[in-house]
Amino acid sequence: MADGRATRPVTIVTGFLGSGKTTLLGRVLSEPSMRNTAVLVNEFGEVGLDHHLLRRVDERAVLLGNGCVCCTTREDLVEALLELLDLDQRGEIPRLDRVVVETTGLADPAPILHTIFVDPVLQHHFSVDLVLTTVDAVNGDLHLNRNPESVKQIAAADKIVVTKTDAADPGSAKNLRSRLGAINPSARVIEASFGETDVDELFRPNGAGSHAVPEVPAGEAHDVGETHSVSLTFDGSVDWTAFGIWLSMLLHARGEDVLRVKGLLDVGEAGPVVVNGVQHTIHPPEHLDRWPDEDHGSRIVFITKGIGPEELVGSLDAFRGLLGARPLPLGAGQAVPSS
Ligand SMILES: Nc1nc2c(ncn2[C@@H]2O[C@H](COP(=O)(O)OP(=O)(O)OP(=O)(O)O)[C@@H](O)[C@H]2O)c(=O)[nH]1
Repeated sequence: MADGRATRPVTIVTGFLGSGKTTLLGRVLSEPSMRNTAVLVNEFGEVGLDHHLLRRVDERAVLLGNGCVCCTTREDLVEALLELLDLDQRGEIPRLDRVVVETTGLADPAPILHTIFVDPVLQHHFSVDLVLTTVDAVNGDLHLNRNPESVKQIAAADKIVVTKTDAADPGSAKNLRSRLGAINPSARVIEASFGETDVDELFRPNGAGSHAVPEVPAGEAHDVGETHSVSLTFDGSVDWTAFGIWLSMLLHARGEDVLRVKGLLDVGEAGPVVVNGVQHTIHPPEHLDRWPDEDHGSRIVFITKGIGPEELVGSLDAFRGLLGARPLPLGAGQAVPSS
């Protein structure tokens, strides 16, 4: 709120090479409601986006100190966002409603999130409200089999857009959807052929209001190759500080292997704390005034590479004295206890 305005929402659009990012954006940005959206792209798209504020971003990255790849700061992105901010604040462009960052097909979205969260100026003016990932219904399976970036992009998603459904046979599109659900059970999956989709629905953060409330359905632990996803709850309220320490320790030791952590935590207050992170980068935790639905129990999903569900639950269990509650994996059909 540094300039008296709420932070400007940033939507990151990622997806493997040729999975339909530009086609989707070209279609949805032609909607009048998206008029004041600026688009930052790594390369010029061929679709005419000229009535939008299109900026080219060159890939220039700076690796911080002893940071890993997911903690790379994208200096190009910092510069582009600062420039947009300046134009917006000086009234030289129409009031900026939203920024869309389209990544290259091979990009890992984690450094992009990291860049916006850690930059001392950007963090006051921009907030990432949504990561959208496109997956090609025809080639998605192949991309997931062969490319680790593709799995990271699915893990980072709040919403997954399955594209090219017009060209895929219905059976394989259905299999792909269940594979996506196994990798990231917290993401909402929608379909779009040539970008035809409900724009409001596409850009609406999951859940109620302006909060990106995670959807964490009860489900079994899923293992997809090296990638594991586990949804869990606790048998009571957790101590927020203790959970924060546990999470920091996990991310410090294994941050690169924690592709995603997302959920609502019952910390004994009227509403839950929203936890949302991609690799080492955790969104500033948000304390909600109330629960978004009837279910007032913690629910959190971890998507990891090479950290088995037992290891994760065991580590939380070892911390249960400080946490004040025991972790319970959410098996299929297992009810989430109310607080
Ligand atoms: N049949 C079909 N083709 C599509 C659809 N969406 C995109 N395409 C085609 O797929 C190709 C790649 O689409 P793009 O939108 O350029 O994909 P992209 O993800 O932006 O590609 P890169 O920026 O190169 O990673 C183009 O030839 C599109 O016309 C769709 O829903 N159905």
